[in-house]
This record gives sequence, structure tokens and C-alpha cells, in this order.
Amino acid sequence: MTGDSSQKLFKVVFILGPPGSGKGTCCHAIQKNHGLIHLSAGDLLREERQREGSEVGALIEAHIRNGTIVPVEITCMFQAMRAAGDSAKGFLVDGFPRNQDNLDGWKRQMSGKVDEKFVLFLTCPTDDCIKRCLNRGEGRSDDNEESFRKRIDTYNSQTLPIVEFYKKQGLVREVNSGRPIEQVLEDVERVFTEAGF
Ligand SMILES: Nc1ncnc2c1ncn2[C@@H]1O[C@H](COP(=O)(O)OP(=O)(O)O)[C@@H](O)[C@H]1O
Ligand SMILES: Nc1ccn([C@H]2C[C@H](O)[C@@H](COP(=O)(O)OP(=O)(O)O)O2)c(=O)n1
Ligand SMILES: [Mg+2]
Repeated sequence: MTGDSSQKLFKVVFILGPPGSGKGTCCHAIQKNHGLIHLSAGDLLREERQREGSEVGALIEAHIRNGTIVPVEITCMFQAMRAAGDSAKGFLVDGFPRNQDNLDGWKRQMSGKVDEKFVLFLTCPTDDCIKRCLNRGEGRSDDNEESFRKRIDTYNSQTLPIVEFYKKQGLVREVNSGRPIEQVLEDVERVFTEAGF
């Protein structure tokens, strides 16, 4: 056997779905119940954008407004997972991998280090998603109609193929999130229970 067998694998669940589909909301509920750590790629990027002296803040903001995806070298999820320590039971990786570049970077860094449990795929009609984003009330620079349209285009052209990639591996668990939150969370909870969480 080669490699360090004492190294603990990071247990990971990916959360994907269109903007406003409820990824963050579901992660919030699930992390409380299951002792998992929620890592939102978007939150991490917004944090870096706000960090004084950040050399990539302006670049991140341009991507966020344009609804395009920041290069994976900047969106370093591995760093955040390592920083969280290995006491975590697992990670909810929210909004990542969102395109082929994200996926390639993830594989380069994480191969042999992660146990990918499944992808929670939230589906929600675009009309509901836009209403939710416009009413989110977090003052985000991309929660306006123009940025939303660009984000949804990026989602359809770049993120859905990633969902397909995981579907082929039998890893996708789909939940219709275009329903009242109690119903969504009931189904999400069931998916986690079935996966042994
Ligand atoms: N099932 C739901 N029904 C109605 N509103 C919801 C539902 N799920 C989430 N929301 C609301 O929609 C907005 C977007 O949710 P959020 O979890 O931030 O989505 P995402 O992370 O996918 O963009 C938030 O204001 C949230 O409170
Ligand atoms: N993997 C990621 C995730 C988000 N981003 C950027 C581009 C996205 O439009 C914004 C916002 O992402 P976030 O996941 O917070 O947005 P939603 O929760 O889907 O509304 O951040 C990215 O470049 N790469
Ligand atoms: Mg979110």
C-alpha cells in the first residue's frame, strides 16, 4: 500500500442549484442537525472581496456582478476545509463546483483526500428564483434583475453540465425546492438520513 492511510478523508456533500433555489437556507438547517460544516463558495469569495489589501477583490466583484465564475485558483475550497480542522463530521460544499474549471481544480487538489457522498441538487422554477433573489434583503450587488439573468445563463450553460457529470456517477439526489420551505427541508433531511448522516 502506498500513501498515508492515517489521513482522514474529508466527507463532502455538494449543494448545487440555480441562484435563489435555497442552497444556503438548506445548508443552514442541515449543518445544525448533523454537525456538518457549511462552506459556501460565494460567501468565501465575498469575504475575500471585503478583505483589506486583497489583490483579487476587484476581480471577484467583477465576476459576481457579471454572473461569471471566478477562476478556481482563487476559490480555494481546500484551504477552507483544512482551516476548519478535522474534527468536522463532514462538509456541505455550497455552490461548488460550478463549472468545468472548478471541477478540474477540485480534482487536482482533492483527489485521494475526499469521500464524495452525493450532490444535493435543488430544482426551482426561474420565476421563483428571481423573486427570492430580489427579496433576499442581503444588499448583494448581484441581486438585481440584470445580474440575475447573467447568473441564470451561466448556471444553465456551465453548472448543469457538472450536475450531469455527477448524475452519470449515480451521485445526484434531486429535491424540488420550489415549494414551502418545510416541505423542502423534510425531503432534504430524508436524503441525508438515507445517505447515513
Ligand atoms: N422554499 C423556499 N420558499 C420561499 N423562500 C425561500 C425558500 N428557500 C429559501 N428561500 C428564501 O429565498 C432566498 C434565497 O435563498 P438562499 O438559501 O440564499 O438561496 P441560494 O443560496 O440558492 O441562492 C432567501 O431569502 C431565502 O430565505
Ligand atoms: N464556485 C463559485 C461560487 C460562486 N462564485 C461567484 C459567482 C456567483 O454568481 C457569485 C455568488 O455565488 P453564490 O453561491 O453566493 O450565489 P447563490 O447562492 O447561488 O445566489 O459568486 C464563483 O465565482 N464560483
Ligand atoms: Mg447561496
